[in-house]
Amino acid sequence: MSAEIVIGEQVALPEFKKVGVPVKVSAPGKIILHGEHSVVYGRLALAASIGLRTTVELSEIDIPNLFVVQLPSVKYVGTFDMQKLKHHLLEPLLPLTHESSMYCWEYPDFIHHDALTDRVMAFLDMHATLPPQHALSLKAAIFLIAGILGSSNIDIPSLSLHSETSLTIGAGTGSSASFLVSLAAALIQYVKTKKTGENFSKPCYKSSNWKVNHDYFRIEELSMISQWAYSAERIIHGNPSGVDNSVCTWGGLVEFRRGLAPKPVPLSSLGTMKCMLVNTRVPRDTARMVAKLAALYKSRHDMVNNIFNAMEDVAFLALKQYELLGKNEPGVLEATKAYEELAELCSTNHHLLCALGLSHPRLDEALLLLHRHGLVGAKLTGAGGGGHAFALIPPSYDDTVLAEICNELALAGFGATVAELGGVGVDLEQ
Ligand SMILES: Nc1ncnc2c1ncn2[C@@H]1O[C@H](COP(=O)(O)OP(=O)(O)OP(=O)(O)O)[C@@H](O)[C@H]1O
Ligand SMILES: C[C@@](O)(CCO)CC(=O)[O-]
Repeated sequence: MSAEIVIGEQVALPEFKKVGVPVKVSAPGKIILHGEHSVVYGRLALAASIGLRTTVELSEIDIPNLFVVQLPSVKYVGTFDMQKLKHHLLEPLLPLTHESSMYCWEYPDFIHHDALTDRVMAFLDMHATLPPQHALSLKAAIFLIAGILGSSNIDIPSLSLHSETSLTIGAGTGSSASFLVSLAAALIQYVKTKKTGENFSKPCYKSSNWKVNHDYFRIEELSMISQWAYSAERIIHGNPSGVDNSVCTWGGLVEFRRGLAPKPVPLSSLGTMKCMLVNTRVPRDTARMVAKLAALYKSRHDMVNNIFNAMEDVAFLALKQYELLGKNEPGVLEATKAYEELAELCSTNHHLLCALGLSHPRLDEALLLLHRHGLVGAKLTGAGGGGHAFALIPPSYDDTVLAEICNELALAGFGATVAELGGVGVDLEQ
């Protein structure tokens, strides 16, 4: 039924040609400035998009009855039988928590998440046994395909899905959210470009006939994209707070509290904010780190809760400094003071995360190296246990010293990138 072809084996894809104009979408990765983990428990988080992106291209292809999936970032290439995909996932009524007449694809929350995930897994189980990372990526991707295309009334021809990223996978910079946001956006854009009448929905669902614009995503669409990506993130992360999919969708600097709409924070009026991103190259798994902390939260509830409260204070104090940098067109002295304050808050935040057992010797080593060069405000970012650390780079910081730090980090076996903060969120590519 399907051929799973892992790159490196001598098995080629059937030769296919793209038909028509592909849909191409990209979304940024993110760093959590403050509030990782505590945000899962309802505390404030601040996060920003970074200038490293994931692209998804969805094209119609000329070979009948085929769905080609190419995810080179996770070394997966495979094909599926489109008729079977339709029969098992796109044509049946979606499992819903509400009457079908109340559902349309604007309400991904109305989908019975576990039931659709089970259906997707049963479909994938019919195929070759997949290694865990491929299974995770495909489960989440096919969940979105089943949900979004399965809600719509368009005819689906043979398709190719291709995605690549400049982010490191599984390292705290939001690779999964960036992938799923771009995919949800590409699927939504595809349905928009294919719709024939006024209504997008299958006849059994509530009609969905909002105004279509093909050139950009409207605010309502961005909300939908973020919600769909959140549903798929649940497959990868278990209990995500929603901060990653929000930042990857909206871009910029975002103030986030679980269950509430993300609030944009104006970025510094002093020019692009930059950070030094350090990759420890120590792999870790966000779902496992979140589960580890959940166990500690249960066994040492008051202690962990107090640390979360301290993290919320840190995030709140940092927000004041970002607001000052963003709104007041501060003078040089005021801005220098704000950066010093932010550096101190990053360092405090890192030590609070250390107290929860979320650091790693390599993260601490990277922080020491940055400290020696005057980048004193650094912290781990994301789930911890490895992955990335970052340090904000003050505007006055010397570029030649930055280059020296990058060299020194590389010599010590770290990855080093100077990343811009706060670029655009999910967007159509020309
Ligand atoms: N670009 C991608 N293409 C396909 N699958 C991806 C991609 N990025 C991430 N994934 C899937 O997500 C999993 C990584 O999830 P994980 O949450 O640990 O990493 P992350 O998103 O980089 O980290 P964080 O959520 O802490 O920022 C991978 O094992 C893979 O299955
Ligand atoms: C660790 C965590 O706070 C950040 C993952 O990028 C988990 C989440 O917010 O879902």
